[in-house]
Amino acid sequence: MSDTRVALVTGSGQGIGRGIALKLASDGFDIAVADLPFQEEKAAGVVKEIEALGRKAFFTPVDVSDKTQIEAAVAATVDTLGGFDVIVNNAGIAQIKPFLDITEEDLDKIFKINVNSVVFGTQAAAKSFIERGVKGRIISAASIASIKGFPILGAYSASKFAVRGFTQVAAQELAPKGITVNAYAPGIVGTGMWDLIDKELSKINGKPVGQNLKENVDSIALGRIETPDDVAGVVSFFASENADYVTGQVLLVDGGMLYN
Ligand SMILES: NC(=O)C1=CN([C@@H]2O[C@H](COP(=O)(O)OP(=O)(O)OC[C@H]3O[C@@H](n4cnc5c(N)ncnc54)[C@H](O)[C@@H]3O)[C@@H](O)[C@H]2O)C=CC1
Ligand SMILES: CC(=O)C(C)=O
Repeated sequence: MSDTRVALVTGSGQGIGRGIALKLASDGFDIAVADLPFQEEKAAGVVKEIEALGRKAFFTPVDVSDKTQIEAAVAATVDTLGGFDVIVNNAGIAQIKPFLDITEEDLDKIFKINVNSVVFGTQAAAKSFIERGVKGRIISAASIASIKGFPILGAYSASKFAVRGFTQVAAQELAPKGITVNAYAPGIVGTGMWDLIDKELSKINGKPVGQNLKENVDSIALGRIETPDDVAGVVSFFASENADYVTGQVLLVDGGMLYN
């Protein structure tokens, strides 16, 4: 890794991405906070929190489903922060629908945001690492739904299975360059994404709002909902020297829901 350690975290205006950005900043990284343009105000808040930790940060607006925009975000990171060592392909969306109702538009949208983004982010980061001789780290958002398919999350589960498969491939192709590729697989994290899943499940199964979330949290062995900090600890590990010999892995961080 270069002397200046720099990470680009997508979807870091809120939720898990924000938690990862703050954790990596506390580990000593300068951070490119990447998110959709409409998240500018929230992202500016994250930038301030990072600066308060004594690190540099800036907001780079990006739609991760667009290859050109990801490449531009990587270039802006190198230009603005003077290096680039880690990409966290975190941004993603959920869709809550019985699979019989999934449309072509649904599939195109979720695969562009959850899968194309990981492929393009990995390509852009790897090209930059190779060009600059950096043994960088590529870390992507999978899910418990990348290991087991979840009913009513059909398109989402398929997209996260794709992230897991691609992580294994990219790890093998990039290993000769000393670049590692891994993914984190959270369970039930208390963010805007689960607010949406709970609300939409209620409409489908008639349970009161909050009930679907409660039932899922009740199934967690460690007995509490997951926080962005829980996820950030695993990303911090993947980005650290402690993970020098780890590649192609999808690490469950779910409090005890699935077991491998
Ligand atoms: N919340 C949960 O329980 C779990 C979440 N995950 C994954 O973790 C990642 C983060 O999820 P959360 O923080 O919970 O979601 P969230 O909905 O709270 O935040 C997602 C962030 O990604 C950004 N984003 C969405 N589409 C984008 C695009 N096209 N370009 C750039 N940014 C975009 C949003 O603006 C937002 O800031 C996702 O990939 C999700 O699938 C995985 C397992 C569980
Ligand atoms: C399973 C999963 O990824 C969520 C968002 O719950």
